[in-house]
Amino acid sequence: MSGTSPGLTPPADAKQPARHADAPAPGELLGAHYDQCFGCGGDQPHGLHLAARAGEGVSITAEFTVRPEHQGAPGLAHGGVLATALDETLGSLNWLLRTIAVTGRLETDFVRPVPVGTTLHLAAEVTAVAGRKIYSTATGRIGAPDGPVAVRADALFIEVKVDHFIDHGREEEIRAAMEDPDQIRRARAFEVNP
Ligand SMILES: CCCCCCCCCCCCCC(=O)SCCNC(=O)CCNC(=O)[C@H](O)C(C)(C)COP(=O)(O)OP(=O)(O)OC[C@H]1O[C@@H](n2cnc3c(N)ncnc32)[C@H](O)[C@@H]1OP(=O)(O)O
Repeated sequence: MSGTSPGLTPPADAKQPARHADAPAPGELLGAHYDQCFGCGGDQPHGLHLAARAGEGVSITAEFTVRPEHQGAPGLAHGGVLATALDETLGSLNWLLRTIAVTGRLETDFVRPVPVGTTLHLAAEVTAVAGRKIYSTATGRIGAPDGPVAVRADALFIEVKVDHFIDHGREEEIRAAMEDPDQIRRARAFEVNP
């Protein structure tokens, strides 16, 4: 059972999500939005190295392979790591909307244990948008896109201004990201429309 909390139910006047005209084409890998991101960053040795790909409409698929450093119980993925994989996949959807947004609420069902070595196949879509509120849902399946469901989540992302990161982030990382000469990477670190 998921998506039952009132905070995750779109209001009656919510709209269908609109894919941005400049969104990556279906099938295109998004790449890391920030190289130090725990979810997707390639330079983050402790991270998940999750790889997300644009789907049709406002949808994403992603893969993440559970490594020994992701364990909670012996040989099994930690639930918080699985929630991170869901959060990262859901967060990637906002790039297709070209909206800067952060997770306000993430409600997760853990349906099956996920052993180390498993590749989790994630699929997520935005279901509705109401003002600054973006409603989305995701599943993670074991071993294949049509494998057994291991985790599910429903989420509410809240649109923010870029100032959110400037005001709250640590200065040294903000400055380093701002100075990245790659305009797209710099923009995506803060989820800004380049
Ligand atoms: C890789 C692909 C491409 C790029 C993708 C990169 C992916 C990046 C992935 C990154 C990693 C993954 C992502 C991450 O990990 S993002 C990091 C984790 N999240 C955060 O750090 C967010 C911390 N929270 C805040 O900063 C504030 O609370 C926010 C900004 C969220 C809202 O404070 P703000 O003062 O601005 O707004 P408001 O309080 O007036 O609320 C506005 C509306 O929202 C409703 N509301 C608010 N909260 C909740 C709630 N919990 N349940 C239900 N509803 C909630 C609220 O009732 C109101 O509704 P209404 O009265 O208007 O109807």
